[in-house]
This record gives sequence, structure tokens and C-alpha cells, in this order.
Amino acid sequence: MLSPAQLEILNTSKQTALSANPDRLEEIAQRTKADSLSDDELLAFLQICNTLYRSGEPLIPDKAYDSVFLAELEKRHPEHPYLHSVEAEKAFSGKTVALPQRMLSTEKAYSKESIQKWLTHIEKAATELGIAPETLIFRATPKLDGFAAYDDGKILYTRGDGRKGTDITRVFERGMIVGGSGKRGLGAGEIVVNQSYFNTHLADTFENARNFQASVIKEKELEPHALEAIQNHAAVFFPFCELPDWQGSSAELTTNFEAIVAKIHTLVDYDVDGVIFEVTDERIKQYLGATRHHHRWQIAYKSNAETAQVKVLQVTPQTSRSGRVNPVAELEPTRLSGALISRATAHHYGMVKEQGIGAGTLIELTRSGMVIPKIERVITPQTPQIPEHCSSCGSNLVWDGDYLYCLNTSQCPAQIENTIEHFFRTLANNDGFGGKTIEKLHANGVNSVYAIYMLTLDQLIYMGFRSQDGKNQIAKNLLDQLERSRIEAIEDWRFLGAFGIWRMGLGNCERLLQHHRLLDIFNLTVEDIILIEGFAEKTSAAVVESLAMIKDEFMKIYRLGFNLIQTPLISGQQELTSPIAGLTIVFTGTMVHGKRDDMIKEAKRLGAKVGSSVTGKTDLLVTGTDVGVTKLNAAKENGIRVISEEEYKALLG
Ligand SMILES: NC(=O)c1ccc[n+]([C@@H]2O[C@H](COP(=O)([O-])OP(=O)(O)OC[C@H]3O[C@@H](n4cnc5c(N)ncnc54)[C@H](O)[C@@H]3O)[C@@H](O)[C@H]2O)c1
Ligand SMILES: [Zn+2]
Repeated sequence: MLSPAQLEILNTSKQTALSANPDRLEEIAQRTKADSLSDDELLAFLQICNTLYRSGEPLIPDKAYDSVFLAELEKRHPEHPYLHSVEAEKAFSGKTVALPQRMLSTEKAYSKESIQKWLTHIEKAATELGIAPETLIFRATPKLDGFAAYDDGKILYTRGDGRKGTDITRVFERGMIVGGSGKRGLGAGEIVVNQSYFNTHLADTFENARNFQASVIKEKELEPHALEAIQNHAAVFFPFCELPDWQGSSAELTTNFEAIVAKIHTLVDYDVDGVIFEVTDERIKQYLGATRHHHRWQIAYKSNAETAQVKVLQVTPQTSRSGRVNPVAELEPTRLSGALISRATAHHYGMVKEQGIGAGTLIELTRSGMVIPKIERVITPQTPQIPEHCSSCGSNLVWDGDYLYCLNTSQCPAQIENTIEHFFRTLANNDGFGGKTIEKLHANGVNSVYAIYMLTLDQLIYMGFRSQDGKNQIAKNLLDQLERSRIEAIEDWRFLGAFGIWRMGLGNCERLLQHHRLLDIFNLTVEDIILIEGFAEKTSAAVVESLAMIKDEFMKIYRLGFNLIQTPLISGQQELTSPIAGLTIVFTGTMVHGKRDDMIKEAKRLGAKVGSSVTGKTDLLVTGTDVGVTKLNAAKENGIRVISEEEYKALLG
């Protein structure tokens, strides 16, 4: 499942048609097979992965991105511009400014041989310049896996597209310090977070370090834990020139290669995803220059140790807002290509049971980007740890296929609290309703979003929302935030998404509301929803069912009066300009360009009526191959225009 955050990024970036189709996106991401994709699809997929990765919400592991999808593009089109430029990041809000110096990516090497080749290249350049190769000094530093930025002493810039970045000086105003000597103005570096700090203080709030780093940069008010991390100096901007390093000659580097690489990985307590080698002589740097993608005097070595064998300490069940119980394996903390990993998820309890995952199980772990890694393979199984009762409410758990569920929807604290938390988090126009507050409210008998909106100041104070000196500011703040959530404008699709309807992530909510007004959606049938692109039959049925279930609660909350921005309807606009609006069309035969069902949906979207047989009312008969004579004759008799699939495509333009 794509997360709400991922869908939101896709929604706002709208780069490609593929980003409007989360189901297809997920299918590609999960199969990690690139050869079946068309060129367009492959490029679109790479761009989407890149956008998500740079926004802190990676969709696929780095390894899959590099060695499956990027490699496929390289195999097909070695000269493709995407491979030869800096992968741009989605612009963060803030002023766009030209970078004082170009920021590039790095060339990558995965073997010692490639590094040796690079050394030979540098030595050749030295000889050409009349410099004795033995006198050259090489520098090795940890390749920080953080968020690249550039500090000119006044402004801190993001890398952007390598030429223009965003002014994010605000991170210094938030109290972030510079790592190393602490001096400003030292050029390129990365925003990084201390690994041990992340694991003990942030791992519960942020899915991964990349996610945290991106959040530090955003304009939005900082999450309290993130602010605390900055103030505790656990998150810093570290200039590359200040990094601890190894320096030596080419001969020393070749002789002690493995030891140097191992040593560099231990020099900092930040996520590291390789070693950067560079030559220090400025004359050679100048002489070699750069491609549009990387400096020729620098190279990144990435070892392939991206998998590790790890022991499971225990499997912890977590009940989600839908009642599904997810198995989370707590692991012996293990360093995997730079990151310290202490938790992994198994796909579902079916897998836990079948493969024997419990205390003491040895598993093979693959680092998935920076996301909580998934368990790839069980090496030595143990007795599986399967819960019988919900860890939150104690009710009996039941199996549905591979999944375990707690069915106590109306009383299970985990489900209620996660549902409420999801509501406020999705609205994203309020603060204060995090896990702890909601837990406390629930402990005081408040068990729905509506009930929260009904609370009075006295009730909140009575529940203990006041400071030790008896002041009522905390309770007042909560009421203010509730008010703010209603007054501050939000898109109606976000409001709908906050109800956590099954299969209705933010992307689907927006798509639905592009075709129907918010209050009309409760009257829709499965057939109505299927017509919308991206909704298959199963999804449509689930949506109708869940909408019916939440209708009462939805209406109660809706009537509180929120400041909703209406999604513009696209069907109306498309219909007006569509060449087939108002026509009655019949499709017949086998279509070659796509499925007939899809063509029917498209035609309806463009304002046409679609008939199943040719009658006097038919305007257009569209024919594929193997067309039956009955329809053709009927068309002839009624003087109806008959066109081929090609002609129909041309008509739509
Ligand atoms: N998982 C995904 O979906 C996904 C998507 C896009 C990219 N990626 C990953 O991103 C990588 C490509 O990103 P990139 O273009 O940023 O290139 P890169 O990984 O080669 O990193 C280049 C950057 O390294 C930084 N750097 C860190 N430590 C440094 C040091 N000690 N000295 C000098 N520079 C240092 C610089 O900021 C430079 O901009 C690939 O490895 C890919 O796996 C993953
Ligand atoms: Zn429960």
C-alpha cells in the first residue's frame, strides 16, 4: 500500500500519468521487474521513485532503484539524459535561488577494480600535467546518506536540480548547528541525524532517517520531537570538508583498500552509504572538470553488503486502525550498509506462522532504502509467535486469509486511537492531537472524533490537560487547535481522506471528488464508481460498503462546519470540449490498442453514451478486428457512421 504521505506527494507533483494510478505503481514496485515496462513507463516510474525518495518517502529500496530500474534504462538507452544529469528533488517551499556553485551527483563504483581504473585515469591526467603520480594525495571520507545542502555563510540551499536550489536557511533559525568545527560558509555538506539518537528518540515518530531529514527542511511547523533533536544537536548540517578522513597515496590506497573502506564506515555516527574517494590536487581537479552528472576527480564506492543475517528478539503485534494486526520483528540492532536497524516488518501473520518467525529466528534482512526493512528470508526458523488476543483490547483475533484481525472495532483502544490520530494527522491543519493526547482522551472515555469536537474547557481541565501550576493553557490550546482545524481551509479530498475509508487513500479521494460532489458520494453505486479511472470493481464495491458504514459519523462531523475547498469537477470540462460528447457509440470486435472495457469507460467520461447493440439511436459504430456481420448490417441499414479503432483514436485526438 502506498502511504498517505506518498500519495500526497504524488498528488501535488502530478508528474506523469503513472502517478495518477497508484495501483499500477504499486504493482511495478512490488514485482521489481523492469523488462516488461514500456520506455515511457520505465522513465515515469524512475521519476516517481526519485521524487518520493527525495521527499523522504522512498517507494522502493535503493538497490532495486539502481540495479533493476536504472540499470534497465542504461541497458536500453545508455545515452538517455536521465542518466546524465543530476536527479532533481521536488522543490521545497521557499525562495528558489541560484546555487553559488554547481552541486553534482557522484560517479559510482561497486568493485575495487573500478576504483583502480579511476586511479589510473587520475594518474594519467597528472602525467599529462607534468605532475609525478606518486606525489598525489587521495582523500577518503564517509559518504553521508542525508540531505544534501550548500552553505555560503548567509544562505543554506538545497541541491535542487544542481543549479538552482531552495533557500532553507530556516533550519539554522530553528537552532540547527554546523557539525565539525561549527563554522558557517564551508560549502557543500549534508543534513544528517545521529544514528543512536534516531533509534532511541525518533524511530517511533519517523519511519526512517530520510523521512526525518526531509521534515526538518519543510516550511511547516516542526514536529516537537524533530525540534528537540535539533536543539539537542543530534541533527546537524555537516560540511564535507570537515569530515574525518583517510589520506594517502594511490599505492597505499590500493594495498590497504578493504581496511580503509571498513575504517571509513566507522568514523561517524551518521548513516553512511559508501566511501567518497577524491584527489586533492586543485590543478588536477580543474583539468578533469565534470560531466553534467559528476566531478571526474571524485568517485563513490558502494560495497554491496546490503543484506545481513540477523536474530529476531521477539515479534510484536500492532493493531492498526482497520483492525489488521501487523507483525513487527524487534531485532538485535544490526548495521546494514551504514544504517543501524532494530526493527523489521514481516508481510503478515500468515508469513510468521508459515516460516516460523519468533524469538531466536535467524533471518536475512535487506535494507530497503531507509524504510523499515522487510524480512526477505528465514534462515533458521523457530516456533512462530502468533498472538491469540489483541494486544490492545484483549479480544480474540480471527484469521482472514493470511491476515489476523481484531474485530472489536467499536471498543478496541488501538483501533479507536489510531483512527482518531489518522483524522487529525490527515487534516494537517492543526497541532496537538498526537498519540499521547489521544491516548489520554480515550482513557477518559472520549472515543470518537466527534466526541473530541464536543469537549468543553472544563471537561478538558478535569481530564488533566493543565500544567502543574494549575494553568489551563494546555486545555485552551487544544480547543484553539480544534477551532483552527475547522477554520483553516483544506481541500475536500483531504477531509474525506481523514476518515480512513478502506481503499480510499488521498489519491483516490481526489479522483472520486473530481467526478462527484462530496455529499453526493454516499448515493453512488458500484457501477458509478467503476467508471472512474483507477477504480476496479473490487475497490468500488469496498468503497460503497465503507461509505455506507461511515455515513452517520461523517455527517455529524461535516455539520460542524469545516472550511472545505471544493475539488474542481473534471468531467464537466472534458465533456464540453470532447468530440464525442452527447453521441451514442457502440464498440464491436476485438480492439488492438487496449481493452474494450477501458475504451467504454473513457467514452463515458468524455460524455458519450455507450450502447451494446446498434439501433436507430446509435451515432457511431467503432470496429476492431473480427467484427460480427449483424452489427455491420444493422449499421448499414440505419445509415450509421462506421469507423475503425484507428479512426476513433484519431477522432479523440
Ligand atoms: N530508493 C529510491 O527510490 C531512489 C530513488 C532515487 C535515488 N535513489 C538513490 O540515490 C542515489 C543517487 O542519488 P544522488 O544523485 O544524490 O547521488 P549520490 O548517491 O551519488 O550522492 C551524491 C551526493 O553525495 C553527497 N555526499 C555525501 N557524502 C559526501 C562526501 N563525503 N563527500 C562528497 N559528497 C558527499 C553529495 O551531497 C552529493 O550530492 C542512488 O544511490 C539511488 O539508489 C534511490
Ligand atoms: Zn483490539
